[in-house]
Amino acid sequence: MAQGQIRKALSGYYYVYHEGELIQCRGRGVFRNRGEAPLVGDIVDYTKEGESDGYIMKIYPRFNELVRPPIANVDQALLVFSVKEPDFSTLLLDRFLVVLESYRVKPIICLTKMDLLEDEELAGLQKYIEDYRKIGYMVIDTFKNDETLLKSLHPILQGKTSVLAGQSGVGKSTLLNTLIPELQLKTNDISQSLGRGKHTTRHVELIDIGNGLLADTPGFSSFDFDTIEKEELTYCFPEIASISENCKFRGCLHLKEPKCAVKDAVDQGEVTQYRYEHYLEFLQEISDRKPRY
Ligand SMILES: Nc1nc2c(ncn2[C@@H]2O[C@H](COP(=O)(O)OP(=O)(O)OP(=O)(O)O)[C@@H](O)[C@H]2O)c(=O)[nH]1
Ligand SMILES: [Zn+2]
Repeated sequence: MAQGQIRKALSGYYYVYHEGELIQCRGRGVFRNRGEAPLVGDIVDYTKEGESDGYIMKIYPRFNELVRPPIANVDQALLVFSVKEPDFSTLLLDRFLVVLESYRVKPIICLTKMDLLEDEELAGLQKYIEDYRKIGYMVIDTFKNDETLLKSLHPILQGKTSVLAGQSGVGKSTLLNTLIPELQLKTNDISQSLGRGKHTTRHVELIDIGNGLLADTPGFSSFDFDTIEKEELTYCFPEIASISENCKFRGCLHLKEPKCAVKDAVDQGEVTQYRYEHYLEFLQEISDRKPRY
């Protein structure tokens, strides 16, 4: 028995990486009976049968588990966000950040299309960049044909399992192509001229990009708060989470409760008004959600 990591799933086989080789494995029937399915990213025990075949015997507990793309044990997401076309929006950015936080995936904000900004627009954006950096988020920016991008991303991807996230048209495929040139994903310009959809169904794979692993399929492009509970939302806003320790009431939702440290922090400008408003908006959305049975 040896331990390895599933790097690819294809046609009922799992490709387990161990010391430089990929072993083509099948899951044991017992997983199916338990309703467990191995996922790309899983750390597993396997036994070898023959030269390069084997069986997965055990799946180790997961740190997290994404649905789209279906990958386990993801450290971080490059949250691709364009500053124009589609336009920058803190509401949408916060929405993505909250979903990533709820999955315990560390967001790295990657602003694209900086080349499309006029000088005065850039000055306006700079304030937001500072706000998010102050919260503790890493913010990097890039533009068309940015030749320094790989170099700046290198230390960020080092030793981590990463995915790309972001809404349609922000430049995810463009970025993936830069990071994994062999992929040759069709970007929007090409697919539109061909007049057909570009994301053909493909199996997700973790690609070894030299210093880390990167999912070859972007995720989180359609999202909601389906799995987030009201009490959890505080912890999806890091600056609100740390301040909330000083709220008088445990489980304070920072609405109308007395002696709420978060509301005080908003009044004093330590938490930005817009982040707090987004928090309230998301809280309302969760409250309005129909109960699931
Ligand atoms: N000016 C400029 N255009 C960019 C930049 N990055 C990407 N684009 C363009 O933006 C368009 C959308 O890029 P894609 O990479 O296809 O975006 P995507 O996020 O993969 O889109 P979906 O596949 O729909 O989710 C393409 O026309 C790209 O050439 C950039 O930094 N600057
Ligand atoms: Zn509070």
